[in-house]
Amino acid sequence: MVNETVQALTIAGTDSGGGAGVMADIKTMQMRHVFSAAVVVAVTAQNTIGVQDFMAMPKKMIDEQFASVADDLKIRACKTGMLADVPTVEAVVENLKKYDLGPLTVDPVMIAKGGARLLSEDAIATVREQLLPLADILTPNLPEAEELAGMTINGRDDMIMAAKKLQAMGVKNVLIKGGHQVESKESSDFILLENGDSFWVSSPRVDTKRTHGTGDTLSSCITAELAKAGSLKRPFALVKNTYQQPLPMAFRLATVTGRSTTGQRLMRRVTSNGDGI
Ligand SMILES: Nc1ncnc2c1ncn2[C@@H]1O[C@H](COP(=O)(O)OP(=O)(O)OP(=O)(O)O)[C@@H](O)[C@H]1O
Ligand SMILES: Cc1ncc(COP(=O)(O)O)c(N)n1
Repeated sequence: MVNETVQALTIAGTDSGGGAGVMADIKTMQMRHVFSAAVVVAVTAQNTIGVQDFMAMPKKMIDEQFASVADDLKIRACKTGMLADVPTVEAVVENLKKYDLGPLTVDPVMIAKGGARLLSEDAIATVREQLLPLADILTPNLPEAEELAGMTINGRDDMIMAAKKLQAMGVKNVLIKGGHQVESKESSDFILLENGDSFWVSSPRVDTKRTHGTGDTLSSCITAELAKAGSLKRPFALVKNTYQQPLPMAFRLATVTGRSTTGQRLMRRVTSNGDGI
């Protein structure tokens, strides 16, 4: 089923619970019929409840994984996820500059939904200064957008302003995710394109706390579509259309697990929609 001629790469941390990180990325890309390679930059011990521990990979191991992938595969698009700390961000930036891995989606993972810090505080500046200028698309959630743009976000006008600030830092396209606006009846994401066009994509908020891995799923879906299409036109059209569905794309593809009825319902939905959109 997987079209092995289209290959994409995730550069991220693992999730032993299987719901987020590299695991979510590989499953999502496979659902989008794209072969997924992975450079693991950190290993976490986690489950749907939280992150119990993590360890960043040594630079040598990161470099070797990049070299192995670049020497053999034809990567058409790549994404970054959890990047742990300053040496890891710097190692990833160095390798992204060294190899041609296609357009880059940066999902600036900082704090897991369970509260664990997955990017050290001092690495935020490194991401802002060194990684953002390499990004074709940046997909922060609201707290990440606030950190990177250096402002508080309260409502839609602030989301628009933050996206413009982030674009001014060198990112071409920005998608700010609204999943954390829990008081709102809708989950609304804002997309600002390179040419200045912008649009909102909204969907009814699903009443669940089990949203582990939704952001990874969204960014790896965009990366997979970028690998196939070579431009952001199709991924964004897909995002726009699928948000009209009763459940947003992230949920339809998410590896949402859990014991709650909602989680099981979402999981069944994912399974029945396994072939994607
Ligand atoms: N409760 C919800 N109902 C509907 N859509 C949601 C909900 N929570 C998140 N989403 C959607 O899922 C996607 C991911 O958004 P979110 O803000 O949760 O990202 P995130 O915090 O980076 O995710 P994670 O860190 O868990 O991977 C967005 O498209 C968002 O609109
Ligand atoms: C390895 C890894 N990458 C990303 C996340 C963010 O996902 P969430 O905010 O849903 O915990 C995570 N928990 N673990």
